[in-house]
Amino acid sequence: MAPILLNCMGNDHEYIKQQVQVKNPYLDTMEEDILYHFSLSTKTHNLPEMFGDIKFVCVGGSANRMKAFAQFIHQELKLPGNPEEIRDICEGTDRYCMYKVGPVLSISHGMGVPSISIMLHELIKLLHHAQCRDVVLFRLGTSGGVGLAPGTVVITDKAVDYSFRPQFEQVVLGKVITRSTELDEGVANELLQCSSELQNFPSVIGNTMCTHDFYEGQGRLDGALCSFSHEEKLEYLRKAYEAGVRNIEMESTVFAAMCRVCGLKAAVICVTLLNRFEGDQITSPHDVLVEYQQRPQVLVSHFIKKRLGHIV
Ligand SMILES: O=P(O)(O)O[C@H]1O[C@H](CO)[C@@H](O)[C@H]1O
Ligand SMILES: O=c1cc[nH]c(=O)[nH]1
Repeated sequence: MAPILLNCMGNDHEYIKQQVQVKNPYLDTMEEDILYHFSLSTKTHNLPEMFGDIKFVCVGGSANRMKAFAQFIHQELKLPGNPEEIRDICEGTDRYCMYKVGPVLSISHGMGVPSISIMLHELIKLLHHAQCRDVVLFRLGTSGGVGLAPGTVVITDKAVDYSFRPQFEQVVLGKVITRSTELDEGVANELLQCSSELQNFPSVIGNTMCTHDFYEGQGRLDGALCSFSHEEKLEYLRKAYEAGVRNIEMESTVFAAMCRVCGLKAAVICVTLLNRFEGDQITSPHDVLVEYQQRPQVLVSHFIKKRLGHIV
């Protein structure tokens, strides 16, 4: 049966269950597909054998965090072997790191939309070439909180842009294409349920604003450039809060949009490192920040263990 193509807003729900869809007719005509930034290729690697059993893909900005997550999930799933010895599948490149732990893939994506978007093109092609089915993607990140105490885990309802619109704009051949950033409601609710089963686990569902910059783009007063007042900053954050925004980060809209167009269920889970109404600098001690960053990992590990029947 011919694949059902989604339109560019990706709102054809019929399709979502099964295989990972690439939306590029040219791929089928290529003799070899080199996933350059992963240092993998359809000719030199048996992708179905290496990755065909993947069910959960977890991505996050930092290479060290995603290695730590791979080691953590290895222990949580009680898999054989030494978690200290897991190998970076992308060791042939230093762009991204990638670890496979049973049915879980853990990958770093760097900072910002361009970096994660390159990674996602190659990841989605990888899952497609490997004939993966029923895969769920999670972004495990850090963020600035909007009216929330530091350490709160935000499960994203809608990923929104700088004007609080649930959309991502991509420039293609000099024209702007707009894609929906709607995430999977069922997965978000399942994550919220998981969070209620964990002890002392502050979490909320809310909108996540994605910006193209950490400083001016997020209304910080402490960058090298600043052209607005303290009052103007607070006014923008107040408007964001009224629009349902509870945290700010830098990848969620393109992550949501690309997953949606390709029929992948996806969720964004980011811990807040500070409350942006109270400041801009991240002042918590290193050990506190490390513990905060583990919170999305703990939540997603609980979700995965439940899905795999390790917890009833
Ligand atoms: O913690 P990660 O996943 O890197 O995400 C957040 O942290 C970075 C900024 O410090 C941005 O990439 C932002 O989205
Ligand atoms: O304030 C913050 C903290 C982490 N990541 C962001 O993008 N912003």
